Amino acid sequence: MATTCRANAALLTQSTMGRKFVVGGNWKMNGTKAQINEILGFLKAGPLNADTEVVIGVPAIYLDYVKSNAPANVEVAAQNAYKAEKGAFTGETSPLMLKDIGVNWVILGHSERRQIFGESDELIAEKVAFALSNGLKVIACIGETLEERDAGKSEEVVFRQTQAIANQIKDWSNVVLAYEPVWAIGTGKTATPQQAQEVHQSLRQWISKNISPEVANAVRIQYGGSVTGANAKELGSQADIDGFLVGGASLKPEFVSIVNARQ
Ligand SMILES: O=C(CO)COP(=O)(O)O
Repeated sequence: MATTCRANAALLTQSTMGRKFVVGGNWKMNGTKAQINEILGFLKAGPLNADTEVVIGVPAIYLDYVKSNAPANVEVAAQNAYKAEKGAFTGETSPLMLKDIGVNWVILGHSERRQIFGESDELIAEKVAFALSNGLKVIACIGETLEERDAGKSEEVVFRQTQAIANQIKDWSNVVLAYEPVWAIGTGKTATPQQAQEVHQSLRQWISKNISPEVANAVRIQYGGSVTGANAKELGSQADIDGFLVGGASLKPEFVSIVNARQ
């Protein structure tokens, strides 16, 4: 028994070890220059754990400003990008434009894009593929609604959303998955560490079986939904949680302690 436990622990350490912790701050449609300067102030002051990758998701209009003013240890992400280089797509942003101003990351498929703006699994998968093919790194969001969870369909939904992406891409090395149960977003209802770990683990098993064991072992899966300075440490200690995607708390100084949750 003791040997098995030790062996399991060793396996866990081995499997999590290669995956760098990655914490995203999704500002959503928040921020004025004054507020952004405050956020950049606490990010500069940190200190931010050098072993954690930090990416902030900024409203399109402020991307250039934040890119020019963010500290070097903080990466900048757009919150959306379209699946075309350029053209008659009023209001959209192209991955090439993001690259042009030095932005290397994009968040795609957030549940607010899915629910409020009606983005389908297929459109999101196409956007992921197009962003990757233009050299962007992608945080691809997945997650079930409360209705779906209550119907026992959490895994089915998450697998379906991931399958749609798998249908469009081969190389997962520049993809981070963000598991964000919709019922936990902005509600103060965090998934318990066990609930989150359960989905992350079965998603990793699904990836192993349906994509490849190598991708399953390497791909980072963030948890998102009411992550705070108070709950980040316990969530971050779960074997299959490789970081967070943080909404509300990413606008506040407590974001620093979330970044440092794995220290
Ligand atoms: O949607 C989220 C991050 O993308 C989570 O938002 P909250 O952290 O505000 O719940």
